[in-house]
Amino acid sequence: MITVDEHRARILAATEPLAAIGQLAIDSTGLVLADDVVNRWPVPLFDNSGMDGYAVRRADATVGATLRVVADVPAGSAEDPPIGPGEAVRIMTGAPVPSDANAIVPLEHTDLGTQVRADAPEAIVITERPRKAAHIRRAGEDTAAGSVAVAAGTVLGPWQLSAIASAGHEIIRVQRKPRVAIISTGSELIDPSGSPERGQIPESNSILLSAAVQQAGAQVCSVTRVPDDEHALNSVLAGLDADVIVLTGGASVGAFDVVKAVLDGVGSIEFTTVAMQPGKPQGFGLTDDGVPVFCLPGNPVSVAVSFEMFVRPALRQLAGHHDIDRPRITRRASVGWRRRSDRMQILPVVYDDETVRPASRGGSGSHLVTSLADASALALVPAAVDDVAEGDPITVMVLE
Ligand SMILES: Nc1nc2c(c(=O)[nH]1)N[C@H]1C(S)=C(S)[C@@H](COP(=O)(O)OP(=O)(O)OC[C@H]3O[C@@H](n4cnc5c(N)ncnc54)[C@H](O)[C@@H]3O)O[C@H]1N2
Ligand code: MOO
Repeated sequence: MITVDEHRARILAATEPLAAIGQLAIDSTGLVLADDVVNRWPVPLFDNSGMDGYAVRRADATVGATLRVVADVPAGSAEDPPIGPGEAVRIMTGAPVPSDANAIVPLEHTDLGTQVRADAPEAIVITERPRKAAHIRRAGEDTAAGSVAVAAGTVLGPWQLSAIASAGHEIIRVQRKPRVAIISTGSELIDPSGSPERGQIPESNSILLSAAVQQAGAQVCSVTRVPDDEHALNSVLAGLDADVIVLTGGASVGAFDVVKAVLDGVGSIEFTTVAMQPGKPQGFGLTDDGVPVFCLPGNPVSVAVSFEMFVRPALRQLAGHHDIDRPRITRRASVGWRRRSDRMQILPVVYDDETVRPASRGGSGSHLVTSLADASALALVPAAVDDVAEGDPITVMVLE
């Protein structure tokens, strides 16, 4: 039996980030930027007005002065009207400041106030003197041309995408989302809405995995259910085009454990037991084509736990994320619970600001699938620890 950390290290050593691709920035939310994005120009691009008002020569804009309005500069205008002594130019927010102006007087600081009018007035009276360079947003004040707007490795959210657009780019290079093929194996599995006959159960692992893969920032490229039949599994595997393959079921020592029978020894795929409860039987390795394959045990809670401990960090690494792990916090057990001391216990739990307790009344069962619905975290209880007593500090891996 190997430890959780040993199995994880083997997986992470085998999963390099995927090659970067060029694509539209607008389609890249949540992806990792592969190359620095450099500003094509200073931001702001040119000196522009921060207010609707009048561009003036400040020396003339004393309280009570009447200034003749000689031009109108809306946003988007390419005009640079001259401003002579005793003159002003009406200007809107974002419009280029005329070269002759050295301050903006907001509408509010004139006798006419903010009343909206289509045509510029003939003259205004200044009611408040502007400060030096008042309301002029200087070119390059935010950043200089050639500077890095967003650095490689950044996870792209709305703020980063807006900075990229302002820097003058629509197409960027990003780490692509891994495409994940999901295969559930088991002759007992039927559609969730079907009517189970004796021995049959609703198939839930592929639902769990599809949602978990998407939440991890990866993409589901196929979902297949296969009976415990080597020929059927082989033909599904032969038809896949995926970056990662995740199988559930048939990973243990049963007579019909088809995944192990088909994949053990293919490429670098090895089956092993990991010192964790649940999730003990695990298979992992690369196919001859270099595609990572995860063979997870079939029990639903084992699938949930195995995904969090092994598959999710690998998917995040393949997608170029530096931060591949869920946050961990410490909480006090609000009740005690039993555990087996030879494996790390990874238990679906409910937690609050101070305490943590098992999500299921039945304890640490890998078949207690309904308990997952209440859980929002996993408690990690090291192998060396005996039963958990009320008040014990517990490491909690938060899933939200
Ligand atoms: N003699 C031994 N038996 C078992 C051992 C062992 O060490 N010696 N290990 C046990 C442990 S621990 C686990 S975990 C399971 C793992 O077995 P498999 O990976 O072969 O999984 P299956 O037998 O195919 O299924 C287990 C369980 O989960 C249900 N299942 C499977 N797939 C789905 C699905 N897609 N949706 C919902 N439920 C699913 C399946 O019906 C079984 O009840 O082996 C133990 N046995
Ligand atoms: O490892 Mo199994 O997942 O304990 O039930």
